[in-house]
Amino acid sequence: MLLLWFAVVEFLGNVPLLQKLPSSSLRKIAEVVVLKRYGKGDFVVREDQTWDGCYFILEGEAQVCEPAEEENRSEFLLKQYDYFGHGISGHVHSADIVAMTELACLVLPRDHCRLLQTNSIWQSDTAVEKCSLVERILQLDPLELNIFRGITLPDAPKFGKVFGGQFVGQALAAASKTVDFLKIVHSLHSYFLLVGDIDIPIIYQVHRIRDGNNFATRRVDAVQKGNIIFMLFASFQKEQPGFDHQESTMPSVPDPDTLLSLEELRERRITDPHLPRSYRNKVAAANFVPWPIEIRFCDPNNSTNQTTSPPRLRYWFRAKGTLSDDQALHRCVVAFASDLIFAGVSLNPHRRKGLRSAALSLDHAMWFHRPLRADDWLLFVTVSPTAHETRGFVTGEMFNRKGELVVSLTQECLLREARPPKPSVTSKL
Ligand SMILES: CCCCCC/C=C\CCCCCCCC(=O)SCCNC(=O)CCNC(=O)[C@H](O)C(C)(C)COP(=O)(O)OP(=O)(O)OC[C@H]1O[C@@H](n2cnc3c(N)ncnc32)[C@H](O)[C@@H]1OP(=O)(O)O
Repeated sequence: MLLLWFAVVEFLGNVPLLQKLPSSSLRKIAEVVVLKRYGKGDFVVREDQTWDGCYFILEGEAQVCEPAEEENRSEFLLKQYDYFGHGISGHVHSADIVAMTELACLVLPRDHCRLLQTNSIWQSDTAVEKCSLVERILQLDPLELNIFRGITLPDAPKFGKVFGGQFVGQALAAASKTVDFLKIVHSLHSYFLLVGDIDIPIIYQVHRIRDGNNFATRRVDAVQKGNIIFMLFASFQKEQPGFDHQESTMPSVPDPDTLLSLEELRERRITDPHLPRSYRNKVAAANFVPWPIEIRFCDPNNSTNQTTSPPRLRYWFRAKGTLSDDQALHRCVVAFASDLIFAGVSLNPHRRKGLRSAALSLDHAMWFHRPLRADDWLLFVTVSPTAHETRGFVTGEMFNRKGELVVSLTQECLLREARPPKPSVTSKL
């Protein structure tokens, strides 16, 4: 039977052991696995044989029969997507494995079993500590089938609570690891249900809603202390040739290399005599932790968080450092970055001296139209068409340097004027 490479990739994408691997390792595994077939009753491996590789059951069932003299001798069935053999763990088991039906296995030869080892979900060759900060933020520990753990790194952006973009990026990373690498996210919809605690891990539980020929759908629940604090739906699709048009045009803006970085802008603001002293002092006193995303605002802007400005903003952004070459990672990074300066645009016309306010992301949706690189400049053009009562609405378009529309986004956010803190109750005694 000729097994197409695409079918092998799809199959491997459903093997639980492999969901922790970077797509580059899975690509190599798909190239070197060998198909082996067995008739009913055939021995796949005898207890005294050494394993010649790692076996993945493609079709049929096999029985594991532990040696007769072993105490608590057990027999159990292995079925599609189960695996056994060399390279899975440090332990050596001796057991007969017998085909109970016609059986087909994909075998990863022993010489290639090192492909099963990895310390990062995004790449196998580089130690996690050497990766860029945003790639480390989007690093997850696979705990169980469909369950991942993410943490808030000390140097990650956080605003007294888990940053919304961290939820979107990490949840999308978890969903992506449960889909074969030929299917790439094309849309996501998410809700921020409760504020996240930066001091404890976040558990991401992925629900495999549907796997079709071309599309796959996932739901991810982010959990802390037993509560679902964030939910994401994501849809993935295989690349398919089709129609192409673009009505949106990239606005004419200065080249990012001619614009000030956030760090330079901050320095300018601290020393700019045209800005109110109170604002300059506030900027200087604020604890400035550099973000893992570089930002360059396109338009000269002297407005502050104490003055009104139009509900629109245009800026270039890119990940700091070089990212692993995995399109799934690049989309997670863009998802992460997209929540940094988005909701706040709907507050711009309402800012005034003395206003203490906050914009809190309520939901976030994205459509990825074309392949992109998050470590090259992308232009984010944002506008807030409306705000009413306590909710602001923002939309955005992202273009690459060639002017191609790569992502469209929408978000609704909670805009609240901060209430003065309640007076503390003091004892009258
Ligand atoms: C040089 C220039 C550089 C500029 C660079 C830009 C600089 C900074 C950019 C920073 C960008 C940061 C962007 C960050 C975006 C985010 O990450 S937001 C985080 C993600 N979103 C969330 O975490 C939201 C999670 N969801 C919720 O918390 C809840 O769902 C909800 C609060 C939205 C709704 O829950 P509900 O229970 O219905 O809430 P309420 O009862 O309405 O309110 C909750 C508590 O708030 C109190 N409250 C109500 N009104 C006010 C008010 N006006 N002021 C203060 N507090 C208020 C309310 O009493 C409740 O308190 P208690 O729970 O009763 O104590």
